[in-house]
Amino acid sequence: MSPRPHACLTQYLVWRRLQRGQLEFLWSLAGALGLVLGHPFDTVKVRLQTQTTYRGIIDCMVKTYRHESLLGFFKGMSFPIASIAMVNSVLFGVYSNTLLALTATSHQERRAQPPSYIHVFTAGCTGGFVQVYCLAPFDLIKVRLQNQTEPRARPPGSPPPRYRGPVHCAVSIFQEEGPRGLFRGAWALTLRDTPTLGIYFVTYEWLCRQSTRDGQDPSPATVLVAGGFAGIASWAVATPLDVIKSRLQMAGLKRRAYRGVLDCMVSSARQEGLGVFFRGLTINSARAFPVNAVTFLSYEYLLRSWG
Ligand SMILES: C[N+](C)(C)CCCC[C@H](N)C(=O)O
Repeated sequence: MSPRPHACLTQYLVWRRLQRGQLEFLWSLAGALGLVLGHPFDTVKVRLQTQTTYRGIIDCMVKTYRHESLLGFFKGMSFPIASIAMVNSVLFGVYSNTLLALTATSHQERRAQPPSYIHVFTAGCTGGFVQVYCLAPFDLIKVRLQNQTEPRARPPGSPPPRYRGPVHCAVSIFQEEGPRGLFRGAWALTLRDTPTLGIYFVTYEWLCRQSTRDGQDPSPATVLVAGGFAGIASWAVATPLDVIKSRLQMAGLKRRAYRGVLDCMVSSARQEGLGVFFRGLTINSARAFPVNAVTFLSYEYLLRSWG
């Protein structure tokens, strides 16, 4: 006996959902993998920006490897991995919904009626502004752990690192500085991310439109390349405030605290010259391309599969 038609339909729908679920799962896995592979670059960047003991990228890599082995490059990685899905869904969700409010078109309709770059920029800035408040505590803990240069296997008698892990770090900051302590550097992060996420989405849209025929979806290769360059372009503009943000996040640990964003800018530039604002740019660009290529590919695929 053949199954009733509606049973077939149900089975088919369940099957389709499963397939979609697998796709979504695969893409989040790809995003997480990108983040894992990019993390060593991020650690070198953070160290170059906040510590003055390194002569450059190679010197930092060699010293990190010698003192801490390969594991040293992966310090502080667990919270970013655990939070990336949430942070990105806030960013892309607010972006997409702001565009919807501004242009009254859904993601699908936007191919036929592309939004203006002003609208894309405004939606990007809005997404950037909102995601900062999810990102700030996770980013602070990441930076604090990345800067712990103590090796895993310590020689007996040497002092233990200040934080034993991400949870211990979060709890210690909370106890020592209160809930506001977890948002140290958040203002610099807001200044860094609000305009640069506008630039991020504008670059992505512009590059996609350059190589896609009107009304069509961009090809996966286009999405990857446009996403990668959007990452590099936005990080290039974000680097000066990224340096300041990381320094302010670390300042809570040192005797010498800055009075604010401006004070940190002025004293960093006075002591180390204007070059300080571009610390970590090269290594960060190498990380930004693959990480953001995968991010945009998953964004496009998830939106298409959700319809
Ligand atoms: C706007 N700004 C340049 C700061 C970040 C843009 C890319 C964000 C991405 N999650 C990444 O980690 O690369």
